[in-house]
Formats: sequence, structure tokens, C-alpha cells
Amino acid sequence: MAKNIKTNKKPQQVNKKEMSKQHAKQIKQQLNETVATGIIDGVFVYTEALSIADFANQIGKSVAEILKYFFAQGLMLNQNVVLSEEQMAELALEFGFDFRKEESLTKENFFEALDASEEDKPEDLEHRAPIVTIMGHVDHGKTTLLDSIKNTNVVGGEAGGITQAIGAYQVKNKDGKKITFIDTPGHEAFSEMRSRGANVTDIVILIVAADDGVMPQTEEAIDHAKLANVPIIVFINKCDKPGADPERVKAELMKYEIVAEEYGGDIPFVQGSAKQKIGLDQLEETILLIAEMQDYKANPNKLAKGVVIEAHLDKAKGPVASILVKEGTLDIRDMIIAGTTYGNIKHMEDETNKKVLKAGPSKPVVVYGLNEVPSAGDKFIVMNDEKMARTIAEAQAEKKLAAERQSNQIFSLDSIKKHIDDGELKAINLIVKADTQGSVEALKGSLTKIDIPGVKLNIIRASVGTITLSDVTLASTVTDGIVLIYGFNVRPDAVVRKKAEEEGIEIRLHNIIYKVIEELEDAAKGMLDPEYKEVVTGSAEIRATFKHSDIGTIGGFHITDGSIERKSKVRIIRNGIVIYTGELATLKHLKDDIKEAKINSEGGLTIKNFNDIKEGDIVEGYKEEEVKK
Ligand SMILES: Nc1nc2c(ncn2[C@@H]2O[C@H](COP(=O)(O)OP(=O)(O)OP(=O)(O)O)[C@@H](O)[C@H]2O)c(=O)[nH]1
Repeated sequence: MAKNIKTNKKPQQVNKKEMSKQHAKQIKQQLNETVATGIIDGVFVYTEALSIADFANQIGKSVAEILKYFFAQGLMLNQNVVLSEEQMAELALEFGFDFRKEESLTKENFFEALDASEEDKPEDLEHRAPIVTIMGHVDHGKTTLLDSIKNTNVVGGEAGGITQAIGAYQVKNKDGKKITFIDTPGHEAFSEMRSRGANVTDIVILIVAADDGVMPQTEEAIDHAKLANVPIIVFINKCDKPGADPERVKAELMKYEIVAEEYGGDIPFVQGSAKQKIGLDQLEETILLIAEMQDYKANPNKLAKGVVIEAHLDKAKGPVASILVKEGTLDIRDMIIAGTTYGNIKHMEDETNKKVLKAGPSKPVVVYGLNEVPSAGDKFIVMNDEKMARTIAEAQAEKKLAAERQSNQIFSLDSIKKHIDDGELKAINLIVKADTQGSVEALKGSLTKIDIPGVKLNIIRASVGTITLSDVTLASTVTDGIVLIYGFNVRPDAVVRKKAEEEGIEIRLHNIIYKVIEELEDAAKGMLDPEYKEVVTGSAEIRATFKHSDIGTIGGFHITDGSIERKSKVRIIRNGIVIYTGELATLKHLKDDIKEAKINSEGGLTIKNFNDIKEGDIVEGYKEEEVKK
């Protein structure tokens, strides 16, 4: 028996490894393959927009002939002008060729091209749980409905329930049938994901309160659901309330072509109460019925692919991402590329906080181990080849950067007022980085309310995570108006700081939202008080810690940048997040007290009133210097 288990297990492990190897090899090959372009069997085949000179060469005509064609239309072009795809198609037809675009797999179009090129054989497909999103007007009961569904269903066959908010969760009914619910924060997020090609939802539940009827956001939800082109189920909620009028809701929805079956339409309606847990069984049955009719399937026996539902930076655990597997099976220790980031999955949990080793189609899980925080809606794919994962993630990051790039000019914060007065400044461009999605949203909300006459405030990036080189690079592309990077509860490391200095990019660090707003408003009014400026003197890495009975935890440090003085103020940074700000208590080299520790030197330090120093922490020394106006 034992022998049997062993022989059963081994080939499976080999298979996964072999599969990963094959997969990486195949993708590498596809990336290196160049698609044949030019005139092939009388058809003009192209992969991208071409200049007039290249286009002429590819279709075997002279540049003069092409320029003549445009000249006849009143357009004076030269051979370096890049043609649009429409213009190329038009010209191809003009010269008697059909045309076809071929998509070659590149690091930049990696996710899109891969999606288009990979198709499963029908015999490899297996049933998967339907993925459902609930949408409706504010206060009509989305949260209550989700909570009631969570509480009435036994998760994973065990009592205990869903304990963490991971943006998506799976429930199992009494017959063992599963449904995955996506807990999107709003309609915008739903459509934002869809616009990025992350079509995760199979079915939309439109919730309408029976005592309130169709409201503005109900209309919005209908638009979003229709755009997504997925089946809709209407849940008429709050039928327990005295003023409830489900018939009115049905009549109102007819205006939007949401017609109940009893009125000759084909939209299923369920009446009930999320609060009293009425109608939930029928709602689930309806979902499962649609799932049966639509026959949702995926191939579980391949490397996983899916979508990031939400992500944040955890103080202790680093980047944390809730992801939904769409195809294949994700294994713990798989390496994934998620948008512009990648990493080995070190740990995986489900919505009940339980460790999981595998996640198949339609399964939402929380993963730990990515090197940066991805964005909601990013696609992910397993790529068990670190070098490839890194190059592709980097190419994706560059592509994102290019998309965000703006052509603008740089000023410093101090000079905003002057430039406004001179009428030179038209835009303040901000890059906002914060420790949680909540802070990002709050900052965005407050910043957009700032009103400086004649000045446009552009938030060119607002995301969770520490300030990185890519933020500085993005800032350095801004050439019109001022550009500032705001770090909220996060800090750049020495490399990033140096790069920002070189590029003349100002990084402002805060931990109170109104300070950010106040500073910007003051700056705009020319009231910025630049009397003191913080100057970072250097950083040290804690490479070991020692417990001392009298003085507490000693951090064995190595100065990696600049120097730190005994009198320095310090910040303790863990995973890019400031966890403590204070002063040094002691600074020693071997047994001796020292005044300053310089680059590459080592020693031990302790921090006043802070005993939680850990290996890997960065201690950043800084002082406040007076700034001459
Ligand atoms: N009587 C009654 N009250 C309900 C029912 N469902 C929800 N409510 C109440 O309606 C209010 C709003 O419910 P939520 O679930 O927070 O509504 P929501 O749509 O999630 O609201 P937002 O998250 O703000 O968009 C709460 O006070 C609920 O207790 C129901 O079936 N019957």
C-alpha cells in the first residue's frame, strides 16, 4: 500500500516540474520568434504600425508612390511619418492587397497575446464554480446580502465561516456546489477591471430595495452589467419592510429592458430579504441553474492563470495579494508574474485563514511572496523560471510607465507660488504612494478637493507600496509644471533617494493626510515655510540582534549609505514602511561609544524607547537643517 502511494506521487511531481520547464521553454521560443511580415500570398501581413519608408519597403513600392497617394489627399508627409493601422490598411487595398495583422508574443503584450494564443482542448475542460458579483444602489443591501450568504453557507465543509476580507470568497451549498462571490468595492472598480481585460464575473446580481425602487446607482449597475455582457439576476431585497413593493420594482426595471419571466422576459427575479435571510436558497438555486446552462468550464491541469482582485502592503508580511484563479491550478511555491511584479508564492490562504497548498479554477486565495504590490485587475500567470519572470515583469513595468508618461516641465515646491503668479505653472503633478489602499483612496479624495485657481492638479500615479525607482523615473518624465512624490507612511530606500536627488525630484514624506493638503495649499499660496528641511544622512541595515539584560535589544548594524551620528534622529523602516521614528540611545563600535558610524562600518545600536528592532530593518539617520530662502 505504502509503495503504491509512493509510485502514485512521484510521476505527479515530475509532471509539474516538466510542465513548468516545457511552458517556460515554449514561451521563450515564442518570444524569440519573429512573425513573417510583408506580402505573403498576396496579403500584406504586419505586426505593428510602420513608417512610410518601412511600409513602402514591405509592400515593394517606392516611397514616392506612397507620398503621392497622400499628396493627392492634400497631405504633405515625409518618409519618416509613422502610419496608423487604418492608413496601412487603406494603402494596402489601394495597391491591391488584402491585409492582416499578426500578433507576435512580446514581453510587452505578454498577457494579451498569451490569452489569445492559448486554447484548451474541449476534453481537458472541467466544470468550475460560477463567479458572481453583486451590484446595486447604495444602502440597498449588498453588504448584508453577502454577509447573509457567507453566514448561511458552510465554507469548505466546515463550520467557522469566513474570517478574512479577501475581496472574493467561495461558498459551498448543502449539495457541495460551489459559488465564488466577488466583493468589489464599487461599480467603477468592476468596470476598471473589465476595461483592462480582466473579465472575471460570470453573473451579475442586481440588488434593488423593494421600498426604494430603481435609483441612480441601480441604473449605473445595469449599464455596467450590460457592458460586461453577462447574465443578470435581479434580487428584490427588503421585502420584509412595510413599504415594500416588489411589483413596482419589476415595472420600473422594464424601462431598462430588464424584464421578468412572468412579463415575457428572460431575466430571473428573486424576492426576499437579505436581513431576514429570506430568498437566499432560491437566489443560490438560480445562480447554479444559470451556471448549469452556461456550462462554465476551465482546464485545471495546467499552470495557473488568473486575476488580482486586490492587494496591499502588510507591515510584517510585505506585499499581500488576493487573487482569483481562472484556469489551471496554482501550487504553493509556484512563481507568478502579476502585472508588473513577480515572486515565489511562499504562503497561500483561503478566506477562512486556512493554509492551502493548491488553488484550482474559480478559487480565490491570498498569496504572499510577491516582490511588489500588484494592482487590482492585473493578470497573473505562473512562470517557474525566475529570469523570464523578472524580464517580463520589468517589461510590463516599462510599458505601464510609458502609458503614464506625460510631457511636462519640473519646478520645486517652494517655487509654486512664483510660477503661479508668473502664469507659468499650469499643473501640479503628484505621485502618491501609501501603505494601504485606504490611505491611497483617502489621499486621492482629499487631493482632488484642493482648489488652486488657474492650476490643474494631476495625480499621475496613486498606488499602494513604497516609493520605487519607477516612481522617480515617472516623475522625471514630467516636464510641464511641478512634480512631487508624496510618501504616506512609506519611505524610499537610499538608492531611490539618490536617484531622486540626481533627477531633481522632490520627495515629500508625511503620515497625516491634512498635512499633505495643508502643505500643498500653503505652497500654492506662497506660504510654504521652508525654514527647516530634513536631510537624510545615511542608512544602516540591521544584520543581527542581541538581547542585553540592561539595555534591551541591540541591533548589529552595517552602514550601507552615508553615515549616522550618535545624535541623529532615526527612523526604523521595515519592508519599506516606517514603523518607528525617534532617536538613538547608543551607538557603538565593538565596546566603544562612537560619535558617528560611516559607510561600510559596523557596530551595535539601540533606540530610545524602542525595543522591537529586528534583523533586516533599515535604520535611517536624519537631521533638520535650516534652509536659506
Ligand atoms: N429591513 C431590511 N433591512 C435591510 C435588508 N437588507 C439590508 N438592510 C438594511 O439596509 C441598510 C443598508 O444595508 P447594506 O447592506 O449596508 O447596504 P449596501 O448596499 O451594502 O450599502 P453600501 O455598502 O453603502 O453600498 C442596513 O441598515 C441594513 O441592515 C433587508 O432585507 N431588510
